[in-house]
Amino acid sequence: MNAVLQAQALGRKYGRRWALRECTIDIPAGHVVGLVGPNGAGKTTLLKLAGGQLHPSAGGITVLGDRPAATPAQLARIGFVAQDTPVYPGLTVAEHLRLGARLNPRWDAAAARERVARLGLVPAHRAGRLSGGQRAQLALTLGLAKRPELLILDEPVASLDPLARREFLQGLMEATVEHEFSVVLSSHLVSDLERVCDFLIVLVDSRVQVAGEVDDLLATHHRLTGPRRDPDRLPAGQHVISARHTERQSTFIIRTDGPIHDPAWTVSRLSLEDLVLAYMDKRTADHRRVALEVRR
Ligand SMILES: Nc1ncnc2c1ncn2[C@@H]1O[C@H](COP(=O)(O)OP(=O)(O)OP(=O)(O)O)[C@@H](O)[C@H]1O
Repeated sequence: MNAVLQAQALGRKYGRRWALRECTIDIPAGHVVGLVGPNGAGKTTLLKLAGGQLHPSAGGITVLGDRPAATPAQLARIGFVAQDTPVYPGLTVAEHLRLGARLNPRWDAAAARERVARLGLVPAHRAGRLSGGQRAQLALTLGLAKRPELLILDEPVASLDPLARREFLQGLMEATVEHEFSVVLSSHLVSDLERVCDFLIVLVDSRVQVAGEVDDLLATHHRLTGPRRDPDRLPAGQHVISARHTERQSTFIIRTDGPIHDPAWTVSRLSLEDLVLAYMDKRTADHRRVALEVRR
């Protein structure tokens, strides 16, 4: 299957500070990709590089087989809904739909009208008078009606209430099944992503910590609980992502492709949230280790 997004040692600096570095990923078509990480991790930077709003400071990126925003034809294949729900405050809902129709060759006018009606948005209302959540829904409607091959959504559900959030994600899932497009969406909330994503990228401190299909990630990551043990004594193929110890007990989250034979361990499956938190924890632990080494 073709890649929707490929990045090779991709990096972006603001001034002297790297917002994203050494990012190498390969996302096959047909996935709903969740990009998760804490504030300032570099999620928006990666999405803007994919959308062509930013240029790389290092490495390269292709989207749908071409440089982002290389041609008008390529722009038409990508929908991008930015974090600050870009709508025109002075234009009405209906005017937004007319503008969408004029600017996008594959515009699905019927779907846009139907979605606006279902959401209870009044066509004659100006976008500036809508609530934050309604503006987000309007921006999302424009993104969906463009009928892109790849829809990029930066924090799409952040301003929605829990019910609207669930409905939006449900609607997004249905649209991907019906129209077979790929989605990359960012969020802080793993619980949202857990519902809809089948591919996950964890970004912390401007670096990709892990990326892959959710099923593969969940099949290769395990929690081991047992008598206290030094992580260096685990077999070579078991990579420790995070470790917690009490006086007598150790709990490790490990990544391994092989079976776990050691009878000392109780092995349990992880939820996606456990997995994400383990990688965030790993990063914090790495920082602590570096700080200690520097101080020595
Ligand atoms: N225009 C800019 N000028 C300077 N620094 C920037 C700019 N945009 C982002 N940064 C910095 O780059 C880093 C990554 O920011 P980015 O917005 O990509 O993170 P994020 O993961 O999307 O965060 P959030 O979840 O808070 O939206 C941060 O340290 C941020 O301060």
